[in-house]
Amino acid sequence: KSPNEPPMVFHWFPLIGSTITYGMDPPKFFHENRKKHGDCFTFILLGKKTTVYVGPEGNNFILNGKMRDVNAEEIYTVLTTPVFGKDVVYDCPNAKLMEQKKFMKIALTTEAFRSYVPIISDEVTSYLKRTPDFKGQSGVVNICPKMAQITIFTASHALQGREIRDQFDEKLADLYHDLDMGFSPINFMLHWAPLPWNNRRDHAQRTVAKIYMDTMKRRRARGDDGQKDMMQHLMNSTYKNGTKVPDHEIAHMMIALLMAGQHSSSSTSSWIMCRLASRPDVMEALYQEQIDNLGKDLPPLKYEDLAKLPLNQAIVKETLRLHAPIHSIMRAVKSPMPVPGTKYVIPTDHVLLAAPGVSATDSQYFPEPDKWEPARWQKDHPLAPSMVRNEDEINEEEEEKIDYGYGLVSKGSASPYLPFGAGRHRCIGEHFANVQLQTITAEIVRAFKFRNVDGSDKVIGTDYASLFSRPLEPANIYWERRN
Ligand code: HEM
Ligand SMILES: N#Cc1ccc(COc2ccc(/C=C/c3ccc(C(F)(F)[C@](O)(Cn4cnnn4)c4ccc(F)cc4F)nc3)cc2)cc1
Repeated sequence: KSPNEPPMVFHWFPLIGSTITYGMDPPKFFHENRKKHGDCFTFILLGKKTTVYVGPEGNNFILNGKMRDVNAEEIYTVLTTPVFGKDVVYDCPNAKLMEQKKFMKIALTTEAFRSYVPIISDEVTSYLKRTPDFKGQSGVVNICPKMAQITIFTASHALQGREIRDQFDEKLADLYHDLDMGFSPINFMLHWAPLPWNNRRDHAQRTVAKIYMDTMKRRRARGDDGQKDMMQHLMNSTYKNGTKVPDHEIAHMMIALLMAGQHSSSSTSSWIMCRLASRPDVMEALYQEQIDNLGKDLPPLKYEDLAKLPLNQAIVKETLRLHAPIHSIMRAVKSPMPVPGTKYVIPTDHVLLAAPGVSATDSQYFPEPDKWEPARWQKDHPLAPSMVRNEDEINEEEEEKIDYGYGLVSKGSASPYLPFGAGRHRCIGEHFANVQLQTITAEIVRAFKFRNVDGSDKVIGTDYASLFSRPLEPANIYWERRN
């Protein structure tokens, strides 16, 4: 133990350490140990000394860490590269990832979102028509698999284009499932193991990548670049060193985007539905908001309509405050890191763990933090976030911005609310996710009234065992068709 390491969480066994207590309920683990040791403490995760540093200062220390001090790819590559494929995201130098994020972001334009809203609306309404679980006037449904279906169709159609979506249809489900099996925290440790699911994952990765590469060959042969979809943009992208993006890298980035879009949105949309069932009053207020702002005949949703529905937007914001899909952000320590204002120096054999969800549920910033109250994001609401420095800071409008090579991003250095991360590795899918989730929510509100099966305002527990925290299953909801 180096002289000035942060306090160590007590544990009985060397290798297991606190893995189980943390893994079962990370927010509880963070909260309890923050009370005991303060914002910065170390625990053993699968034999690795893992230093947690929470609160706005901790978020800033880790997410805005310098490249010589912190490193993401060393930790994540074992998990992501077998699923996405080689030479992309965490299987390449960070400078290359920054260029790849620039390419991906170019395709995620407002113009593209304008076309996505009707696509997402149609996918939702046609799914609700054809799925047997929503037949009749009312019933009970386990909502998570339904939201996974809705998000895979909307994410693949919008992010990948109709041509890819249609090719995948039947095969997508199985291939996607096999890819998905590889995307689990167990693979942080056992990625190398020739386990049956890892072989299926590798076969699925190769098959899906081939479908993308064959599609690119066909498009070049036809000389058609009419699609203007993500793949087209990537095919027309060139690295700063002058080389065009190779086809296998394009295919692998497409898989990465599909996985990102799918897991984050599937988990978040499931939480939105569970929360709406616990608050039928909010679901009615959403319906009324659409009538008040879009007209009582509720015309087909368009992109511009989303900005006219502030409560609908606040649903996503408040759900991500309590249910961020990524509860732990990890970095390897590359040089000893002194913690400002303390005598601690974090050594290079530690892993850093940022947990922005801790400050997002801290009563110092959010009154009654565990209450899901979307209206708190509206001005002057009694539960509105208390001033950190100023209101806009929480909404990142006024925040200090910096460009790492893929456009200006807020440093978020003092914000207690960072569901999309901050700094160099900050999310580029925030805008797409908001369009997708707000459109799905608005369509569901038009179709149904929800409530809990037992009529209570309870909300189901969280499953932290997968990579993206999501509702424990089955999450049954009573639904009733609106006429
Ligand atoms: C509710 C939806 C989403 C949430 C909450 C979310 C959250 C995050 C977070 C916390 C990070 C930072 C990870 C880290 O610092 O280690 C991140 C990075 C990223 N996300 Fe998302 N994300 C969402 C949707 C998406 C979507 C839809 C896409 C793609 C279309 C996407 C693509 C990415 C990419 C490319 C990165 C960059 C990773 C890096 O630079 O290391 N995300 N996201
Ligand atoms: N016993 C036990 C036991 C012990 C421990 C545990 C649980 O411990 C942990 C610890 C850490 C974590 C981290 C989550 C994590 C990190 C990175 C990624 C990602 F890289 F994949 C992503 O950011 C995802 N992403 C971004 N935006 N949308 N999606 C991404 C980036 C770019 C990209 F292009 C595609 C991407 F999709 N995904 C998830 C999860 C669980 C359970 C049980």
